[in-house]
Amino acid sequence: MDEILFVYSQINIEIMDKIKVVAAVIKKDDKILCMQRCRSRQTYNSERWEFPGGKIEKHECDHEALLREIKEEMDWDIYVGRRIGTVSHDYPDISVEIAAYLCKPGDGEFTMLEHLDAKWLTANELPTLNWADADKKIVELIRKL
Ligand SMILES: Nc1nc2c([nH]c(=O)n2[C@H]2C[C@H](O)[C@@H](COP(=O)(O)OP(=O)(O)OP(=O)(O)O)O2)c(=O)[nH]1
Repeated sequence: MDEILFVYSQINIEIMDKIKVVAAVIKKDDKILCMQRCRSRQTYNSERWEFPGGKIEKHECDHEALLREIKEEMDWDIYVGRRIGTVSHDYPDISVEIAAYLCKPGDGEFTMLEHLDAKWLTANELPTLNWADADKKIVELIRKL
């Protein structure tokens, strides 16, 4: 029975649509902006740390999606630079593919409209936070830059 359930869960993961997400690694001097997600029903990501961003909408390119998400979540304008890399992760109910971009802050300050907390940390300090599982892979990419 356990074997049948295991095979079924593997098939389930393979047929799950990959949700395409963009994330902004916003760097000011040597510090990177880290944001804490709110408490949520997705317990595995509840109050975990992430890079701001979100799902890419139909007919949007990564760049447009990033600018829109940061405006919506933080009422902030950023400059989007080069892509650091793309990571994939299978959560229990969804599968995500996250493209992470190196970004610079625009003028002014951000407002925390959808997050619990924010911290500016150096690349070496990043592993001290409780990151969303997918983001642990992004943190590794950043530490290799
Ligand atoms: N924005 C963002 N989402 C992430 C990261 N890491 C990670 O696993 N995710 C997951 C959480 C969500 O299941 C999914 C999409 O993120 P989201 O909930 O921020 O996207 P969104 O603002 O478009 O979502 P919605 O609430 O409008 O539906 O990606 C990350 O670093 N940034």
